[in-house]
Amino acid sequence: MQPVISIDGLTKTYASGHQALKQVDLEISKGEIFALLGPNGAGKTTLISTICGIVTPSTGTVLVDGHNIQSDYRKARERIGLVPQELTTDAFETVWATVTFSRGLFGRAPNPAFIEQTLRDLSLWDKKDAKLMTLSGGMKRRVMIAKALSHEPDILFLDEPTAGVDVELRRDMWALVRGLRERGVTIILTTHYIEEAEEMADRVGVILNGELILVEDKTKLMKKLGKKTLTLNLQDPMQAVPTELAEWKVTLKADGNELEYVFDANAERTGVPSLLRAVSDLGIGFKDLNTAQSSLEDIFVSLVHRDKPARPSTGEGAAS
Ligand SMILES: Nc1ncnc2c1ncn2[C@@H]1O[C@H](COP(=O)(O)OP(=O)(O)OP(=O)(O)O)[C@@H](O)[C@H]1O
Repeated sequence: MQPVISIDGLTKTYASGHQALKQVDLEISKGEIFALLGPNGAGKTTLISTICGIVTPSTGTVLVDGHNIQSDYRKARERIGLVPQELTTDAFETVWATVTFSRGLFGRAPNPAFIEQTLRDLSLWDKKDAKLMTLSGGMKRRVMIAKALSHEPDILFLDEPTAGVDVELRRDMWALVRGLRERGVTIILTTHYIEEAEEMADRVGVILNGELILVEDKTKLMKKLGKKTLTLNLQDPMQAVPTELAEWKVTLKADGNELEYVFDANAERTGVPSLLRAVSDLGIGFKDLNTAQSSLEDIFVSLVHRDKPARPSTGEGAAS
């Protein structure tokens, strides 16, 4: 499939001398949800600002639907809607006026029916005449999205869409993003909430110190790097791991009530059947057992600290 965004050899060194992007190559297909993950200061905002033509690259090119963001800025930029990290809204304007104005900035003919639909989709319709300063932070964030969508872009950038928003709004945001994707909009979001990438993305890119260290299909990534954890809920608590189980490197958890074994789910021999046999031979009774896949967060932690092994997940959900 023809990529909707092609990034080739992109670097950015700020005037301060700080190299924020190092030789980034990336292609994004039409209709995908791409999550750019990375810790604070990794270069996420610099990358999307460069793709959107707000930051000038030091080297490299960005094509948006075939248009060069530098030399063919207008054509490239009109395909893009950008929801920046900072809430920048005009306090005294009404929701309706600010969103309509944004559409006009892109030279598009007025289309009140489209603006109405956008506001309705974002549950903003009953606030259309409200002044922005009277809205809650979550509502303002929705207005930012409405503004970004007002000129009917087919690529939407969301820079930390759910930073500081409550759980309910976060879920709403996810539903909204999925709805947009169903309408064929390509979505690129930056986040350091692993949960967000795990929940929504088709592909994940991990950026660290300005370097795109990994781009992978989300499910493949989880399969490739994912460890699984087997937990046995013991009938009787144990003081110490029996020496007979040493070769599996099991650990005791929950005050000796659980025996935990971390294994590579993709290995030819996981060690699970032999461990269970050994447990049974030792007469260790267990009430229940369960396995859990490591979360994207565990994978991320193991990538960022490559020398350290992935921390097994308990399946209780990733941190946010
Ligand atoms: N205008 C600028 N001048 C100089 N350095 C900058 C500028 N903008 C960003 N940087 C630096 O470039 C690096 C990458 O910043 P960037 O904002 O792209 O990171 P980020 O991954 O988006 O971080 P966060 O998650 O905190 O938003 C940081 O070290 C930052 O201090």
